[in-house]
Amino acid sequence: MEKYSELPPIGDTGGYELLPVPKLEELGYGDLSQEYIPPFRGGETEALKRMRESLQDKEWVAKFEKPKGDPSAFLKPATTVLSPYLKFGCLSARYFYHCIQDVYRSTKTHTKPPVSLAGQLLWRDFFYTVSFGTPNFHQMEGNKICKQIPWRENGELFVAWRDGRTGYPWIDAIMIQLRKWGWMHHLARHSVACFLTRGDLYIHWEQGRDVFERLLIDSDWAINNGNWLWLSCSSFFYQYHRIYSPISFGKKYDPNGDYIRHFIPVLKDMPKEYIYEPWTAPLSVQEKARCIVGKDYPKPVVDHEAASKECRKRMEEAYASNRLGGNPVKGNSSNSSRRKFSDGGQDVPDSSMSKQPRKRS
Ligand SMILES: Cc1cc2nc3c(=O)[nH]c(=O)nc-3n(C[C@H](O)[C@H](O)[C@H](O)COP(=O)(O)OP(=O)(O)OC[C@H]3O[C@@H](n4cnc5c(N)ncnc54)[C@H](O)[C@@H]3O)c2cc1C
Repeated sequence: MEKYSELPPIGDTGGYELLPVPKLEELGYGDLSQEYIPPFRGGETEALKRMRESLQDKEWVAKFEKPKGDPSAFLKPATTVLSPYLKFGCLSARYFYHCIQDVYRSTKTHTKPPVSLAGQLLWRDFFYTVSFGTPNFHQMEGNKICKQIPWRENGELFVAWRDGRTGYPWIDAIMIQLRKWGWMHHLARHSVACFLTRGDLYIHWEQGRDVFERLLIDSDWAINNGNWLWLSCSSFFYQYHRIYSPISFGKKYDPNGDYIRHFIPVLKDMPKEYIYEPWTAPLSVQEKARCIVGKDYPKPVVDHEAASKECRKRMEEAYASNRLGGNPVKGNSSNSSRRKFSDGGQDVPDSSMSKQPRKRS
């Protein structure tokens, strides 16, 4: 608009009744001093402060490689944690991008997209662009870039995943961090998204997407849907044989299980040998740790080895059906115009995945 419309005079409510500002208790909050406060303060001032703090360490910026970050680091996360500020417009993506370029100019070398820090903002714009040009981007049905996969319905398993009660401490700690903070590291998001979909439970990515949309403080329509399409091997990324282990993946970064102990206090005294697989601890060890599996903490909802094997088989069948132009669900999935992506620097290197022979997608 070239001309702004006029605002009504102060106090003119246009005939509407003015209601008082609701009290926090009326919004469902209890005693605030007892509430778990997520580590985010809102606003532009805070966003700029956090951005400057991140960019101050020029060496860190120059060497930033997303797939090498530690997803279990929570006291000092391995990435900028600026996503909530970008999402709410407290920080301009364009300004952030140019500030990164300023740092690059002052360092001799720096990493390059897609793994670099500037590359992360390109991912953001990539998902914005592709979602804008793709009808039904947010769903499987009628979405031409989405593999049609006959995901299964299982309310019980879904709720266990959603509520952080799968019996796999690495997965549960991430889902609890999501509930408490509204933020988790990118590779932590990979772990739980893979577990829910093509890794273990074979449940529809749209269900996981909805949980993230509701609970993420940085919840963003294009980025969230795009990443769920990616992680479920429904689009962009097709190496469904590469499955994150809910046991060894987290252990690689945090052998002592400090991240798990923080977010699942009932496991805080479990010896490190068993922290990722508490069901394997002898009863005497469970008793000493005051955590009996099946009573204080759930037993695993599935056996990872068997479940992931079954998932690979189902994915193979679904891909074969898509290749033949058939559709195991509904409608016609014509994927002929889709470009094939490599892992695009979003994933961790092969060594941390369960090994399976590669299949053509
Ligand atoms: C299943 C799944 C769902 C996700 N849902 C969201 C979401 O709703 N909102 C959201 O902002 N991010 C989402 N992400 C992407 C990514 O995990 C977060 O952007 C990142 O963890 C935010 O932390 P950061 O700000 O410290 O990231 P940094 O690594 O510091 O990156 C800086 C910024 O780049 C952008 N960015 C980074 N990674 C990605 C990516 N993979 N795709 C697109 N943009 C990226 C974000 O705006 C981020 O704030 C999702 C990832 C997965 C696997």
